[in-house]
Amino acid sequence: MIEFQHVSKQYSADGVALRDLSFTIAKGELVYLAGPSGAGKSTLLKMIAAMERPSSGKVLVNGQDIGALKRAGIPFLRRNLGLIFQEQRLLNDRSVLANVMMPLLVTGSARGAAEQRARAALDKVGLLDRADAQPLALSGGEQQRVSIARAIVNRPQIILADEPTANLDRASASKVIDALHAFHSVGVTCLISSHDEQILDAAARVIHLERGELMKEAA
Ligand SMILES: Nc1ncnc2c1ncn2[C@@H]1O[C@H](COP(=O)(O)OP(=O)(O)OP(=O)(O)O)[C@@H](O)[C@H]1O
Repeated sequence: MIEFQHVSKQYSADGVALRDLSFTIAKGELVYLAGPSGAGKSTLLKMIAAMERPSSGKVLVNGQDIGALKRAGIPFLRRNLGLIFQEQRLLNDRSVLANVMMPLLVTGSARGAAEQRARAALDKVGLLDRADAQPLALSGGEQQRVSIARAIVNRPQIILADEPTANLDRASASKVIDALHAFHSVGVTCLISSHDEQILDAAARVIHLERGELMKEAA
């Protein structure tokens, strides 16, 4: 469960990114985050991953106060999170398979087991046949699906995706969204930011931000 309790974030004297946000996302829920550029969507997602801390208020993940987390606790939090952020690009000098194996190898998995899990993750996003390719040989949408495979290979409880369909054509965007929805359907909580009206129109729940404020949710 993700809970924001009166969360504000101020980057500088005149740089308020989030204002007094309160909402709850239940375990297993799929929620979209909408709002114009600069509305605070990335900031909100980063707070759940302890990449930014609230200036005031609390962010709770499974009851744990993320803003109060000590540095040593952050890797444990992140192990439960699948992050699909612009900052975390694929490594272009390694194969698709090596990129997806990486989170497992850094947490101490044996190479054989990591490869098996990485192949299974690539299969889930429909890219097993591209395992040996270099990321740059793939389309933008395929690269984004590799990022999803890498994000879920550790079997996180929560996926956070920041504009995963930005710069993709309609067909590629649909495949990316389908891949995310497949993880939701097996119980993973998903929070996905998007500008895409077509995706948002089809969403069961949308949290809408405007200049850092929560707009009333549509029923
Ligand atoms: N590290 C930072 N330092 C200072 N100001 C920041 C920082 N990150 C974001 N901001 C400011 O906070 C506000 C919200 O930014 P944020 O990136 O969260 O919005 P966003 O809705 O994700 O926008 P976009 O869709 O363009 O990514 C903006 O005014 C932005 O300039």
